Amino acid sequence: MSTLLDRPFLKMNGLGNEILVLDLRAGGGPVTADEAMALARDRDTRFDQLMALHPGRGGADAFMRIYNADGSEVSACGNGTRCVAWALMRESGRREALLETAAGPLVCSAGDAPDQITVDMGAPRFGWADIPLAEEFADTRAIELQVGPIDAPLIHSPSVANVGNPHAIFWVDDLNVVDLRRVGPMLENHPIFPERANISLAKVTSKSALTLKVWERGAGLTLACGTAACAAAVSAARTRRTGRDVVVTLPGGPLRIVWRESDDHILMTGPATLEHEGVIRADMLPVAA
Ligand SMILES: N[C@H](CCC[C@H](N)C(=O)O)C(=O)O
Repeated sequence: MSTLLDRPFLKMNGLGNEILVLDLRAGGGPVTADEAMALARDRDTRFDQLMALHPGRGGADAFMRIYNADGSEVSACGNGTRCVAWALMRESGRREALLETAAGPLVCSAGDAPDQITVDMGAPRFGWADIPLAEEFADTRAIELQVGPIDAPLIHSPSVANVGNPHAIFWVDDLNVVDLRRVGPMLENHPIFPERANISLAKVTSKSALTLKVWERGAGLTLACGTAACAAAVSAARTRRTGRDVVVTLPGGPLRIVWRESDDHILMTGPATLEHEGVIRADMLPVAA
């Protein structure tokens, strides 16, 4: 029998990025890949990412493990973190929350508007091995990625960043210059990304604004991706395309990203929306093998 049975969950979203918050602080877990994939498909619990909450350590409100819809476990999810922070603040009545993850601590605080949450996503990393990028490509100056016979202008020379997870940002003048549904999986699984990567098309619209379309590792096209917004914002600032305080507009809506000068931390601010609550039922879980 699954240890997830009867555990409470919140079905939420962050700008339409489907999030399932599963509370395992009273027990249960870890979530298996099969359980994650089954819950991702269920009508009541369907998600792009599952945020599993385990008992916190060292003053943290919870230790958080993150799973994509394909069952892969990952180390960061910006939209999901805002949703978890909203839930923890609703529970505690406090205006801040501290989460522990495999990628380190996440300090969360209530924003000015009721549903706005700010998360300190930490500092980005840009080194070849930090992303990570495969050694055999290390002699490539600009990473010119050819993804086979695409009929649109070749996508090349992406900006790459790790913001707790790997991202490749491709700068375009038109977000529809290529079909991301077709090219996204080719790039996600390109051998240059030994841990795969989240793939974004980014268009600079002013010195303080970007628009973004994202093919997410392990989840596909989503309405929003918080970590992609962070990766695009720091890459835009680093390449002098914008300043360090930008609004990143995704298909699901806007996020404000500030790349703080004093410590290089990325502050992401955006909404968290509760859709419904429930408990895990046996029919949502994979039939025991
Ligand atoms: N697909 C991402 C995880 C979720 C990122 C996204 N949902 C976000 O809001 O940051 C990855 O595999 O690294």
